[in-house]
Amino acid sequence: MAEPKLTGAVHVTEDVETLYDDLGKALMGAAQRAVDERGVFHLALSGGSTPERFYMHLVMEPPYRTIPWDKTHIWIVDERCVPFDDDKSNWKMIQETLADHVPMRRRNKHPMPVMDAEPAKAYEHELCEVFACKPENPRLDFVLLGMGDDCHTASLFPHSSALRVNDCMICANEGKHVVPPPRVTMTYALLNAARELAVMVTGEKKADAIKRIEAACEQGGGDPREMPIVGIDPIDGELTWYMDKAAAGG
Ligand SMILES: O=C(O)[C@H](O)[C@@H](O)[C@H](O)[C@H](O)COP(=O)(O)O
Repeated sequence: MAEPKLTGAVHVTEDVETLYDDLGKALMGAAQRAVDERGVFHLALSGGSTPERFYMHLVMEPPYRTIPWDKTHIWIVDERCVPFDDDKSNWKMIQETLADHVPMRRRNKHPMPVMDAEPAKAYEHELCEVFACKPENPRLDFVLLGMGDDCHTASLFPHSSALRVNDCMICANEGKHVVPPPRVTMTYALLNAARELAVMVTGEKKADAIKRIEAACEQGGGDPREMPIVGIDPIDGELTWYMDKAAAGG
């Protein structure tokens, strides 16, 4: 099977189960390295429908029991501005599928306080406190991203204002270019500072988007305003695309 040529490494599997296994191993390796080197693992997770079964896989399958959850912080890449008990809440899904089922410290779970008056500022403050912020951006150890069929990632939607924000780590995003409800999202600055980023894309429905990105990459890049995912370009980290054969175009 020919792998799509994209910026970053590309890992294509026959089926989603194999994809979960390979991604799970990558996450486990990153966790172990982070704990060995720095004593703590900072993991940022996305919502959406694609990762739900992957999160359950991490909880159910024996090999992942060795993930050092007691030394892991879970952050959230983006959130919809709804209460945590709303079915549209990304945190609700992450909690129900993963965070509530692994032996983590409560204080290491970091939902975005989206119902507060200034959620972006509050979350940035929380990041700074936990990372004992130095002047530069904190470096998340492993970020799991998804991608919409319009090539958005996190809550960075085509032509939306958040794409132009480069002076903070977290920002609000709403308006005509944002799929409602309004969102709060990690910015490119924070995402691109991460040590490892994994983009998980599955299903035939995403194959056209992958083709568009591949065509843009062949012509030297692509415009993040049109395809926000191409703005994911780690400064000093690694980017890997994890996709099943269907998303890769069969
Ligand atoms: O809140 C969200 O919706 C996400 O964090 C978003 O960036 C998601 O990863 C993509 O929209 C893909 O969503 P699906 O997995 O549902 O296709």
